[in-house]
Amino acid sequence: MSDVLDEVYSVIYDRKVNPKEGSYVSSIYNHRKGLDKVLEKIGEEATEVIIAAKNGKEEEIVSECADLIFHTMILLASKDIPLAKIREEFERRKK
Ligand SMILES: N=c1c2ncn([C@@H]3O[C@H](COP(=O)(O)OP(=O)(O)OP(=O)(O)O)[C@@H](O)[C@H]3O)c2ncn1[C@@H]1O[C@H](COP(=O)(O)O)[C@@H](O)[C@H]1O
Repeated sequence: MSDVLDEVYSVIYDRKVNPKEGSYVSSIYNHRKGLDKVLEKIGEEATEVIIAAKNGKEEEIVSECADLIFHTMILLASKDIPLAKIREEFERRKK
């Protein structure tokens, strides 16, 4: 059964293989910095999660965590790693 994360991942992957005008995801994939652009975004978003956790309200923490997960999915798609691999990893870690 697919959920919203699968749906968003699927759009992200499509933006990688079929770049779209005006698309944020395509702009990351086609950035002159290459892979470094998404790595930079992940670093920024992780910092924003930390700041939100220290000072923010629940809504802000949720929003920053969503940004971090979104950019992590862009990284996974860039490496052709399906979201299912992450699910499998969590299954494997279950005690
Ligand atoms: N879930 C998201 C999503 N979350 C966050 N963002 C974008 O990620 C960026 C977050 O970066 P920042 O918070 O640093 O804000 P910013 O200053 O605008 O970013 P930069 O200019 O520094 O890159 C913002 O531009 C947000 O709009 C997202 N953009 C797209 N999606 C999903 O991805 C799909 C494809 O989007 P497009 O590629 O734009 O068609 C959409 O249908 C959505 O489902």
